[in-house]
Parts: sequence; structure tokens; C-alpha cells
Amino acid sequence: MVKKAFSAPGKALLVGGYLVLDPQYRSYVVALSSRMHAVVSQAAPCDKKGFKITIKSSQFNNDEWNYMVEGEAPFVVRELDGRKNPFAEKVVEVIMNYCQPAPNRMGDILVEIYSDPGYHSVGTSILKRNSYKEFRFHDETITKVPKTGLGSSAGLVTVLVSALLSIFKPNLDVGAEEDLVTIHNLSQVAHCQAQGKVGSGFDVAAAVFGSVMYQRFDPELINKLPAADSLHYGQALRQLIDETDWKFMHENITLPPGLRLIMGDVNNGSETTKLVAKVKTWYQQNIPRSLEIYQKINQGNVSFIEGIGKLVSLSKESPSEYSSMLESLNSGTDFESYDIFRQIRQAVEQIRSKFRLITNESGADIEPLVQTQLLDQSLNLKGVLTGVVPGAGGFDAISLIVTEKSDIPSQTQNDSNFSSVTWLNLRQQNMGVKDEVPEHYANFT
Ligand SMILES: Nc1ncnc2c1ncn2[C@@H]1O[C@H](COP(=O)(O)OP(=O)(O)O)[C@@H](O)[C@H]1O
Ligand SMILES: C[C@@](O)(CCOP(=O)(O)OP(=O)(O)O)CC(=O)O
Repeated sequence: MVKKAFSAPGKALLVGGYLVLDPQYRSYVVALSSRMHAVVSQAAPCDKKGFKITIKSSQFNNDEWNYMVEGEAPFVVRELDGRKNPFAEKVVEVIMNYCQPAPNRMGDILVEIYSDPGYHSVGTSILKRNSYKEFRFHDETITKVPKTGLGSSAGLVTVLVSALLSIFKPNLDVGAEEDLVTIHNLSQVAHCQAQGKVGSGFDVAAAVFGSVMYQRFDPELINKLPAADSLHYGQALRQLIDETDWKFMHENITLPPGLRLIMGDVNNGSETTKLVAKVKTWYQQNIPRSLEIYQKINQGNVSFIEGIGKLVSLSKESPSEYSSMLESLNSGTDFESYDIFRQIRQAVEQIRSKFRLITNESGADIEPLVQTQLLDQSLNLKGVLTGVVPGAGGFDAISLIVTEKSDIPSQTQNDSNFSSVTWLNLRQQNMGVKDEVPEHYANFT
């Protein structure tokens, strides 16, 4: 039996929150070392009129979803026991209508899902490992376990699309741009359909392509697809996936050498959809001033991206100058005398001050006072270049860019200002979807 395995990273949107919903603005997304995994295998065909796709998530109280595929296109899939997982269901539906297999000639498919520890709060879970991997096993179903906000659904959709597609397209090569674009387009469609809305898609883009400078696709591409049970769905889907230029930007980026990202989990309390709705209302009610504010934020975003790019270039062109800059950042002495560091700090301050203004005026807690205080105190720690409330903001987390040599947890452990922060054990990892070894997912004890 052929087995294959894939993994895809979680994300942190460092700059570009809210603006990224509009195709004209670019954002900066860092892929993280916490990854989602899928191991897929197919049984030999047997003489039946349909076949079953089983998706198993043993880490979440042995969650399992079984989808029956029968008849002919358009394929409408149903879960045999009425169990809901909209993301899994939409992936199965999208892949079936895109690949259009002959159900009577297919063997049953099993996909086992694993997610790295960073995605969910530890709670009462048990860590199990083998020599290659370690995962946390929870005693509750997936919807009951609190998330940390790394984009579990985007990761799930991306690895599931890769796994199922690899059955129908055995030469699928996740190292090839063309195949990655196919995985991306299919994943965006399934993810939007499962969410019931077309978000910016930066989380799916990072899961597929890794750390990227991202500018979104036109939401109409997905909005204008016919309904999944329509006779034209398969054809429209294939055209959209294979023959349409989505015109989105996904330029690979990397943080400068010697710097790394750290994430602090603060609390579990912000709902992105509510924040987005409040900001949209505020925006509409305050045109043209809101546009000017967005333009100021965008200036900050572009200046941040440019500053990071300058550091990457400097590290290559003048390594000794670069390393003394890092030294001064690490020791906290005089580093503001360096123009590029100042540019990055000022850019982030411009972004943050405008988001504080939007927070006050819209009632959406993008950078609430507690987070302002936390970030300002973080800037005084040794080795911290800058810090933001990632993504939609709120009370969930903070992200800091720090020197590799700094030890933020030990600088903050006895500091009551940081008592609400749990530093997450993850780092940036630029790689998007990648092949894994199926045998590495067995015998966890
Ligand atoms: N490990 C997993 N196994 C199965 N389904 C998962 C897993 N992780 C996430 N999901 C699916 O994604 C949903 C969470 O998506 P969502 O609420 O959008 O959170 P996020 O912001 O992390 O993407 C879960 O309810 C489940 O349907
Ligand atoms: C506001 C946004 O621009 C960014 C939201 O970023 P998060 O990283 O907070 O996202 P979730 O994981 O979905 O909560 C909305 C968007 O781009 O879709």
C-alpha cells in the first residue's frame, strides 16, 4: 500500500492586518515551526459503487469523519454519522469535483491528521512521542480544545488538499511552483467555502508557500463559482484552479540572520470576525479620513518590509558591520543610533499608533491598553528589535522580533508585567508545504 505524508506551517501576520483584505495592500507573513501533518493511504479497489474517505484525528479524542463518495459529478459528499468538520468536508468536496474520479474503481482512502503542540493550549493533554515527532493528545474533541491562533484550519486544509491530491495525481511535487499554485488555489476555495466567507487568505498562502510577502487575490474569483451541486461546478472549478491567473503576490521572504521571532500567548479571547466587522463599519463611516489612516498604516507596513529587507542585504554585504549592530541590539546599548533599526521601530510605531486610534474609535480591540503596555515593556528588554500584536490584534498574543542570542523568557520570568505571558516554544520556519516520511507517524507512546 502506498503511503504519503505532508506537513504545512502555521503563521503570524506581522504587518498588514486588516489592510491585507484589500488587494492593493501588501502584508508580511512569517511561517512558523508549528506544523499540521497528514498521512494518506489508499486500500486496493474493491467492487463497490462508491468509496469512503476517512479522516482521523487521534489527538482529539479519536475524532473521525467518514465521507462517502458515490455516483458521478457534481459530487456532493456526506458524512456517514452526521459529524461536522466543515474544513475536512469542503476539502473532500472540492478535490472530488476537481479530480472527478470514477467512484466504483476507487479503494477507500484514509488520512490521519496530526498537529504540532503549538496550535492548541496544553490543558490536560498528554505528550506522546516516537524518535521523530511529538504530539499532544487531548481528551476532548477538536472543537472543545482552545486554540492559540496559529491558523489550524488553514494548515489542515492545506495538508488535506496535498494528501488527497497526491492520490489522484501520483507525481504531485510540492517542490514545484506549479503544483504549489494548484494546492494553493484548491485550498483557498475549500477554506473560504468552509468559513462561509472570503477572507484575505494570507494564512492559507503561508501554509502553502511558507514565509511570504502577500497581496491577496480578487475575492470575486471564489464568489462567482457556481454552487457545488450545480452541473457546471466541476468545469468552473477546474477553470478557476488550472486556467485562471489569480494575480496574487506570494514572494518568499525571510527574517534577517541572527534575528528570530518569538510569540507570547497572552489569553484566549478575540474573535477575528467581530473585530473585522467593527473595523469595516468604522472604515465606511469615516471615509475619507479612514482611507488616509489606512495609507499611513500602509506607509508603516512598507517601511517595515523595506527595513527588514535592508537588514537582510546588509548581513550579506557587510557581515562585520551587521554583526556589531546585532551585538549592540543584544546588549541594549546604543542600538538606536543605527538608521535601519530606527526605521523599523518607527515604522512599527506608526502602524501601532494608527491601530490604537482605530481601537478607540471603532471599539474593536486591535491594540488594547494591556497589549500596548506589554509591547512597550517588551521594547525595553535586551535584544528586542520590535513587537506587534499579530494578525487581527486583540488579547490573544504578542510577536517580538529579537536577536537569536537573547533570552526573553529568563529576562521576564520574575517580572510581574509579564505574568500573563506564556512564551510559545516555536520559531519562524520559512518552508511551506513539504513532503514528510509516512513511517515517522507511528508508535507514539
Ligand atoms: N488537528 C485537527 N484535526 C481535525 N480538524 C482540525 C484540526 N485542527 C483544526 N481543525 C478544523 O479547523 C477548525 C478550527 O478552525 P478555526 O476556528 O478557523 O481556527 P483557526 O483560527 O485555528 O484556523 C476546527 O473546528 C476543525 O474543524
Ligand atoms: C484582520 C485580518 O486581516 C487578519 C486576521 O489575522 P489572524 O492571524 O488574527 O487570523 P485568524 O487566525 O483567522 O484569527 C483578517 C484577514 O486577513 O482575513
